[in-house]
Amino acid sequence: MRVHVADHPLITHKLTVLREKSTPSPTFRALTEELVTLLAYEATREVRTEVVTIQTPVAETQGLAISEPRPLIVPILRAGLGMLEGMMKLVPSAEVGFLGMVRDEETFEPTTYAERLPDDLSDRQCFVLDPMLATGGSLSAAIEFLFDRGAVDVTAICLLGAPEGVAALEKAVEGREVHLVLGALDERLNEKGYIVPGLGDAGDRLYGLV
Ligand SMILES: O=P(O)(O)OC[C@H]1O[C@H](OP(=O)(O)OP(=O)(O)O)[C@H](O)[C@@H]1O
Ligand SMILES: O=c1cc[nH]c(=O)[nH]1
Ligand SMILES: [Mg+2]
Repeated sequence: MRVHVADHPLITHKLTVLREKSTPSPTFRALTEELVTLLAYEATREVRTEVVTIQTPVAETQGLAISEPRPLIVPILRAGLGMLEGMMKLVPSAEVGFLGMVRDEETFEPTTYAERLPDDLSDRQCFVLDPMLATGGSLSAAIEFLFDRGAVDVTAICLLGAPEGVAALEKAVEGREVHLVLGALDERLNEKGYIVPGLGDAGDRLYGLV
């Protein structure tokens, strides 16, 4: 698994405001969207393209276009939904599949409660969105789900990751082509499985308590 941790003052600045507990939901949502767009720039570095010939007002020239089949973006509900618009801004031609997952806050076991994805992902470049990589259970299960549909090319974008989650994901996807892009790699998990220093519960901060 290739891991890229962002190193840019704009990303760190936006993450700092996101982490602050007094930041209200509307600002949190706007920052999440902006951060994804910045991270997506790195995550799409190897997006598949093809050479196309176009006509400028001055001359014929060759350029690149995102090739078919279009990239597939997979936000993990609920919190991953907050990252979707930011990603779509950068890759507006992408298609979107959905995975609904929730982790048990006692056992940390993830459960999949919703799925809307193509049956065959063997020729798709998949971009999974989830703000938090904590124990790694949810993201590992999500990527396994994509592998079961034939996916061979998966990039995950997370705002924050814990070392424990990165290690768990690395083990879960061993030997497969997975790329992980993180906004920051935090210190650790606490006893409740929350990322430290983290930002709290991303789903709750985006959408409120349920
Ligand atoms: O790495 P893990 O230990 O599995 O934890 C991370 C998961 O927890 C959060 O989702 P949550 O289960 O809170 O669901 P929500 O998005 O509906 O709030 C987060 O968005 C990840 O999906
Ligand atoms: O810190 C954490 C861990 C899991 N899920 C979250 O939303 N935040
Ligand atoms: Mg949550």
